[in-house]
Amino acid sequence: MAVDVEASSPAGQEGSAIRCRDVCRSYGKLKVLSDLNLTVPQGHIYGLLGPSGCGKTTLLKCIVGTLKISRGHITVLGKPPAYPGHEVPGRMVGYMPQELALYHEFTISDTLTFFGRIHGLTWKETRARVDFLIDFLALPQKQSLVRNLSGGQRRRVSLGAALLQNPELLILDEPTVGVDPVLRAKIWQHLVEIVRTGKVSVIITTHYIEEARQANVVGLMRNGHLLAEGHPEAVMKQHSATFHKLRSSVGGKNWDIQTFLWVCVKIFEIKHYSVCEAEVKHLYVKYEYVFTTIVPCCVRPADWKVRARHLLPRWRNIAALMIKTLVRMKRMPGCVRDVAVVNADSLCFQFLLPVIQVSLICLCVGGDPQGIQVAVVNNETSASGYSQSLLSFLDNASVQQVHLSHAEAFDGIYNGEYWGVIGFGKNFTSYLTKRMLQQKVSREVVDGGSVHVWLDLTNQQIAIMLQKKLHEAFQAFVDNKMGSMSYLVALPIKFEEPIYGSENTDFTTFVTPGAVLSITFYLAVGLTALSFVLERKEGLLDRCWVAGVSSMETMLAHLFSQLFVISVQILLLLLFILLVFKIPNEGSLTLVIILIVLQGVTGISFGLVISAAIDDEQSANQAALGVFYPNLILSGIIWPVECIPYPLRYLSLALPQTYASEALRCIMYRGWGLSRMMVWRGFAVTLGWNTFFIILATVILKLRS
Ligand SMILES: Nc1ncnc2c1ncn2[C@@H]1O[C@H](COP(=O)(O)OP(=O)(O)OP(=O)(O)O)[C@@H](O)[C@H]1O
Repeated sequence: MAVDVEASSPAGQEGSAIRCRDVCRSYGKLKVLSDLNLTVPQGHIYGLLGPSGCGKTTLLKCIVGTLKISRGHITVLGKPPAYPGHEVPGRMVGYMPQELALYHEFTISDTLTFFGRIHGLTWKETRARVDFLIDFLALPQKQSLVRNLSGGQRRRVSLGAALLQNPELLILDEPTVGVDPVLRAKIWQHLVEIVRTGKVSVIITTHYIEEARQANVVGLMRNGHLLAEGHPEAVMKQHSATFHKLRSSVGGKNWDIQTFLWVCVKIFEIKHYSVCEAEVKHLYVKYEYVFTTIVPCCVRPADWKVRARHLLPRWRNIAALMIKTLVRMKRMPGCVRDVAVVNADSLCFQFLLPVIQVSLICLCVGGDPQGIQVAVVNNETSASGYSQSLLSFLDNASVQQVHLSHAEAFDGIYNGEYWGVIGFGKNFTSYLTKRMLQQKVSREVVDGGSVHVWLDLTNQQIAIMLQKKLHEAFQAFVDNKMGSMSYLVALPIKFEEPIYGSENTDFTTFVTPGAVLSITFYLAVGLTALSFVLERKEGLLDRCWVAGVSSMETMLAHLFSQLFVISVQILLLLLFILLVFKIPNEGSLTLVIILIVLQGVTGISFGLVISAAIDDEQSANQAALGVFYPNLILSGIIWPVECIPYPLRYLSLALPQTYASEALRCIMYRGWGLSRMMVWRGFAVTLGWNTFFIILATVILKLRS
C-alpha cells in the first residue's frame, strides 16, 4: 500500500473514519477493485452491499491493511493502515473476517483472553468484557471448546473477539450469517447504540437487505466499483418514482423488505447501464437471490502481509502467542470434549514422541541378531569329542543349534529354514589333535580336523555375526584345551585395548547420536511448518496481524515456544539414551545439549522457510517429508559417510547433520571439546544453516509481501 504522508494528516478528512480514493487491487490478472471511492463517516454504520464476488471482502482487507492496494489512497482513522505508530492494525480496530479465524483448540474464554492480552487489556478488564460478551451474544459456557460449537455460535465468538477491546472502528465481514433473527436484531441494536456516542464507526457487509436499512449509510458495490453511497431512506426517496413504476410492472410481494433491494438494482441501471424495463426485471430476480440468500462462509487462503509497524517486538504479544501455541499443542491430537482430559495427554505426547522414536532405534537398530537357527551335522559319535566341546562355547542366545543328518541339514538351508550348516567329520577330535601337535600333517588330516561351515550369505549382518560367533567359540575352545599353548593355533594378530570406545561397541552406538539430531531436527520442522501454514489458511495470521501482532513477533513466538518444547524433548531424550540405554558419554554434557538444541533451532528455521514459501498443508507436508529421507541417508546417520561415492559425498558433507553427527560422536565417544576441528566444524555448520534458513525465510516473506 502506498504510504501517503499527506493523506495521513487528519486535515481535510475530519468526520470520516475511512476514506478510500481511486483504490485499485488485482489478484494476478483479475482486477477486483477499480477506482473505488468510499467514505465511512465518523460515528456511522456503513452497510456495504453487493453481489457475491464483487470485491467487498477484498476492500475490507485493504482497509485493515492485510492486502496491499495497487493504486489509490486509503486512510483509516486519519492515517493509512499500517502507518508507523498508528493503531490500525491494532487496538483501535476490531475486525471480524469472513473466515472464522478462531483457534479450534481454544475455549471461548481462551479466545477472548488471547485477544485481550494482545490488546493489552488488564485481567480485570478482560474478565468483565468476557462476561458481558458471553451474555450479550448468548454464547454457551465459557469453557466450551470452539471446535465443539455450532457454526452460528462460532461466528458469534468471532464477533465477540472483534468487539472485545471496545475499538473505535469495527470492520465486520458478514457478522450475522447463521445468526437467528432475534440475536441478529440484538447485534444491530448494539451496533446502533455504540455508534450513537459518535466515537465508534462501523463498516459491515451483509447479504440481508433488511439489515442494510438499519445502517446510516449504504454503499453499493458491483464489479469492484462503488455504484452508489448514501442514506438508505434518502436513496429510496430519490428513486421512489421509478420504484412505483417498477413495482407495478414486477408485481412483487414483500415489498417493504425488498424495497431496498430494488433500489440497488435501479441504481445499477440508472448510473451505469441503459437498460430497458425487462432487463431491470431480470436484474431484480437475479439480485433478489443474491441479497436474500445466506452465502456460506468460504475459507480461502488469504495473503499474509508483512509490514514493519514497530521495529522492536513487543513481549506482551510474544507471550500471548507463545501461550496460544502451547495451549494449541496441548490440545491438538485428541478430539476429547473435556478440556482437562485433553490437557493431560496431548502435550505429554509431544514430549514423549522423540523418546519413543529414539527408544525404537536403540532397541531395534544395531543390536546382535538373536535366536539364529543353524543346522549342526556332527559325525563324531563320542560325547567327549572336541566337536561337542567346541559347540558348547557357541553363544546360545545368538545361535540356536539344530542337530540333523547331512541330508536334512542341506534340505533345511536350501528351504530357508537355517542360516548355516556346521559340519564335523567323524575323526574330528583325532585329526584336530594331530593338527595342533604335529608340525607336518597330510591334507586329509587338515580337512578332517576343520570345522566346515556353509552359510546363507543373503543377509550380511547375520552371516557376519555367525562368522564372529564361530571365531569366538573356537578361540574359547582352544584357550580351554591348550591353555598357555593356545598361541600355536591362534592368528598372529592381537587386538590391544581400544583407544576410543569399548570392545563391545555395537552399531547402535554409532547410530544413536545422528538419530538424536535427526529426530530433533525433523520434529521441529514438522511442528513449525504446519502450525504456520494452518494459521495462515484459517485466516488466523491475518486476524492476529490486524489485532496488532507483527510478523517478527509471530516468528519469535513460534521460535521460543518450539524452543521450549524441544528443550523438554531433548532433556527426556538424553535421560533415556544415557540412563536407560546406557549410551556412553565421555565428553561435556553441556556441549552435547547445545549441539542438539542448535540442531532443533535449525529444524525450526527450516520449518519457517517451508511456512513462508508454501500455502497449504499438503504441500508443506510433502516438502518436509521429501527432504527427510535423502537427508537421513546422505548425512551418514544410518551408514558411514565413507561408504558414499564421490561426488555425492561432497553433497553429504554440506548437509546440516553430517558434520554435526560426527561432532556429537566425537564429544560423546572420544570426549573431545571445541578445540578439536571435528567438533567445532559441527557447530559451525549447524550455525551456518541456521542463519541461512532464517535469512531465507525472511527474504521469502518479504518477497511475497
Ligand atoms: N486470494 C485470492 N486469490 C485470487 N482471487 C481471489 C482471492 N480472493 C478473492 N479473489 C477473487 O476476487 C473476487 C472478489 O472476491 P471477494 O471475496 O472480495 O468478494 P466478496 O464481494 O466479498 O464476495 P462474497 O460476498 O461472496 O464474500 C472474486 O472473484 C474472488 O474469486
